Amino acid sequence: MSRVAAFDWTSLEEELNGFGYAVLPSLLSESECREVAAMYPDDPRFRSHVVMARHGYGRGEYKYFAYPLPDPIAELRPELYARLAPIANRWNDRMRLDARYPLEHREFIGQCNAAGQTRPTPLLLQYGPDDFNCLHQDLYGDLAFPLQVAVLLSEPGDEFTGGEFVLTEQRPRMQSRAEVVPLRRGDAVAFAVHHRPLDGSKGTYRVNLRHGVSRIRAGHRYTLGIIFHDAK
Ligand SMILES: O=C(O)CCC(=O)C(=O)O
Ligand SMILES: [Fe+2]
Repeated sequence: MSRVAAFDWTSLEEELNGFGYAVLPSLLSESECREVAAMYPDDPRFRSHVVMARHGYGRGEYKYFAYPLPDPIAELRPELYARLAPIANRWNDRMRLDARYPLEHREFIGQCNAAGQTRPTPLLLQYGPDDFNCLHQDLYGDLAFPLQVAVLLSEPGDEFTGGEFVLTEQRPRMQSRAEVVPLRRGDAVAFAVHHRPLDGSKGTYRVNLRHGVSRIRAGHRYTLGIIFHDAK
């Protein structure tokens, strides 16, 4: 059984339905976290480099991987997708959104390519002291898979302090509410990219989510981001 299949996806779906996110503890081992973070300086692995302050995205930097993706990202992206696609389809049904997602990632990437979205979106983020990531949504074109995954690659309290993963959600005509997601090194968080369904007294409505990272107080923090749609 793959490491992704070993999780209890019934309870992960319940958490996603309840809160818009779910934690997959120890998705990566300590040595895998070190190996992936150590890829950061190796430019031939990446297609582009973004300095966040230059775009008003926060402070810190990230790089998008080039194809072919290295392991364990190449392995995890389709395996996670296969588990998340049925959940995404149930969400869209509840939110009365038309899009439905094929159960195989290869097929979904074919749809992205046909829509002109051909550039890989998995990314590696690097933060140092005083860096942060402003609340945002990772939308890169008309086609957007509704869930994404981020894996914390550094150990909180040891390699860095501060730098918490934050999610906010806004119900129609209401003020935003924030959640801080406690993560250890190797833990992954699956979360809504844009919307999630929430049952209210007048039926199901769409809640708007954003994610970001609070200020790093000390040390260095690396994250692996796994986004399932490709970019224009
Ligand atoms: O560094 C983080 O935890 C957030 C990364 C992020 O924005 C992403 O993976 O899309
Ligand atoms: Fe993001």
